[in-house]
Amino acid sequence: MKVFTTRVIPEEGLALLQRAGITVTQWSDLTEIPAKERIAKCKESDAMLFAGGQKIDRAFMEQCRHLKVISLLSVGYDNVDLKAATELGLQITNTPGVLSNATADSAFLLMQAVARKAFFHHKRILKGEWGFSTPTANLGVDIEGKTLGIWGLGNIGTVMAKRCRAAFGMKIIYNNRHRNEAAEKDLDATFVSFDELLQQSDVISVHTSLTPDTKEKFNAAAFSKMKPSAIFINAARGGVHNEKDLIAALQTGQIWGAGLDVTNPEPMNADNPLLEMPTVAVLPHIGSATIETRNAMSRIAAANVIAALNGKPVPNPVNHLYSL
Ligand SMILES: NC(=O)C1=CN([C@@H]2O[C@H](COP(=O)(O)OP(=O)(O)OC[C@H]3O[C@@H](n4cnc5c(N)ncnc54)[C@H](O)[C@@H]3O)[C@@H](O)[C@H]2O)C=CC1
Ligand SMILES: O=C(O)C(=O)CO
Repeated sequence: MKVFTTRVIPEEGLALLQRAGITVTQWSDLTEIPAKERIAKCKESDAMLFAGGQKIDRAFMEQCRHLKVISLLSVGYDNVDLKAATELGLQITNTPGVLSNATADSAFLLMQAVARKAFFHHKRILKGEWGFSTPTANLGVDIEGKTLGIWGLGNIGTVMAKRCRAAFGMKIIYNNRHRNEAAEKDLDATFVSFDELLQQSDVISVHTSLTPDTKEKFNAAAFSKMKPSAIFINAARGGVHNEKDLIAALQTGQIWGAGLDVTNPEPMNADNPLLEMPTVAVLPHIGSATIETRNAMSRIAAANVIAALNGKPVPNPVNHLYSL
């Protein structure tokens, strides 16, 4: 049995695969595997393990129908045409749950970095511009007691809400596809409409998946309904906000600041105006990038491969989610 991984995966997942008697071939180059090569590798393999957001479209899957599973080393599956996969009988799996803490922590970090203009001050120091501090210089804003609006109160959104409530006593409001009664009880969270979320939040943190419904939902119309003091955080997918509209909203003072772990496109160009704004903090999509979390993700991705290659039900199928 052979599996091909599109990136070098963490040791723990690799060891699980090897102990299960599976031959593992990895793409060790730091550039993305070219499409032609990817098809060639697929043809030699029984399963593939995908890391990174490379598109997995119908044309590719039509040539790889023999695969027992395409195991994603991610919770997000917006890069996969799930409808085509299901029609072609290809099983797709992901790695939910284990990355919720790390990813919420990156949103939490960004919220504070924006509130205190931390990345901006760091850049000033690097340029030798420490400057002369006065009582009215270098001011950020407090987070304590403010209202956090979570868009997408699933696994990661719930951890972000917990962190913010415990650390800063924030009031939690949320909008989600379905009401989350456990969170309403545990976090005293209030379900609101999308427009109410925009109007009432001091900080909005996006944790939805990227779907046709959520694509560019944060656009000029949405930003215009937010408070001029609001902070926008996106640690989900860059496609959920419209970048030009976000830049305009910040430049015209429609909102106060933004923290992004995800951008559209990725990587962000180094000359992007967002990178020069004092109340903006950008990270290069490192939400789940801790040693412990990436090892845990690799164990789950490996377990999905091992189950599929042994003809057992996979622990984390996502095919059934394509209609959502
Ligand atoms: N920055 C990073 O490194 C990472 C980003 N992510 C992103 O975060 C997303 C969320 O991950 P999880 O919390 O594990 O997923 P989840 O499935 O537990 O939560 C997603 C939530 O979004 C809600 N949602 C979906 N469409 C909606 C809509 N139109 N309106 C309102 N709510 C909607 C769902 O009901 C669900 O509660 C992933 O899909 C992925 O794209 C995930 C991990 C790491
Ligand atoms: O899991 C995901 O969806 C990511 O974006 C990276 O961990």
